[in-house]
Amino acid sequence: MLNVSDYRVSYGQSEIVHGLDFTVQPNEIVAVMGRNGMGKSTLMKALMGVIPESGGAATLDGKSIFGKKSHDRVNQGLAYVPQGRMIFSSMTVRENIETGLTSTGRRSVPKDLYDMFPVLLEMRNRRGGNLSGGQQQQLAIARALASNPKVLLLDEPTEGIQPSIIKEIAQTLKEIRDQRGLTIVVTEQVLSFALEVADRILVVEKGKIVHEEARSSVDAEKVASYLSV
Ligand SMILES: Nc1ncnc2c1ncn2[C@@H]1O[C@H](COP(=O)(O)OP(=O)(O)OP(=O)(O)O)[C@@H](O)[C@H]1O
Repeated sequence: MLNVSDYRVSYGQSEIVHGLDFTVQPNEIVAVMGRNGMGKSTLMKALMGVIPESGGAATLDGKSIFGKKSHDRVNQGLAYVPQGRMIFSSMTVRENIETGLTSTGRRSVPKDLYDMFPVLLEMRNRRGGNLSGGQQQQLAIARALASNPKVLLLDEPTEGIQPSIIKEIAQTLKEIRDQRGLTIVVTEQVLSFALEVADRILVVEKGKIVHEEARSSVDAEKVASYLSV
């Protein structure tokens, strides 16, 4: 579904992602884990075309996305929930979701999105900035889903979210995967969340994959040892 090989990303002279290789299967949820500054956000931004890639290859459904602009990647089926969610705080919930519709030609929010997130229907006329962190995360996911993606990229969705809501986010992502046949790549530092949501865990350290394990056979202590400072 999503394949990257010898994938490299640099800021100027400084290479941050050093030749990653991985494949994400259709309907799979993969968690990319790693401590602060290990290159997770850089990987996600590059996959989405927000920052340029410097080498290697990336394909979605067998077609190259490498070097393409973000909107072309959206048209090919990628969607992105950035770190910090980046909700437009002065726009209403409905307007925020509508910004995700551009690639589809639709103008109004599809009912199934509100069915999936009833709280957003209830709050559709409130400003995005007035929502709680958990509600904003739902809004950011709904906005990303508005483009009908095949692959959803989420960058640290639990950041700044209350522990009691973290489990709900995991549940929501699994439901979305099951209902929409989505493929999900999520970067994360919270191991309990990754264990809850992911089928497979990759650990990134200094821009390289240093560990990879299926959820079913995961050695949680080993993964935790990579995440401890
Ligand atoms: N715009 C930038 N210009 C130069 N270096 C950057 C830039 N953004 C990030 N970096 C550097 O790239 C490295 C990886 O950062 P990145 O944000 O991808 O890490 P991360 O694993 O996502 O961490 P976090 O969990 O803090 O988001 C860090 O050393 C960081 O300082």
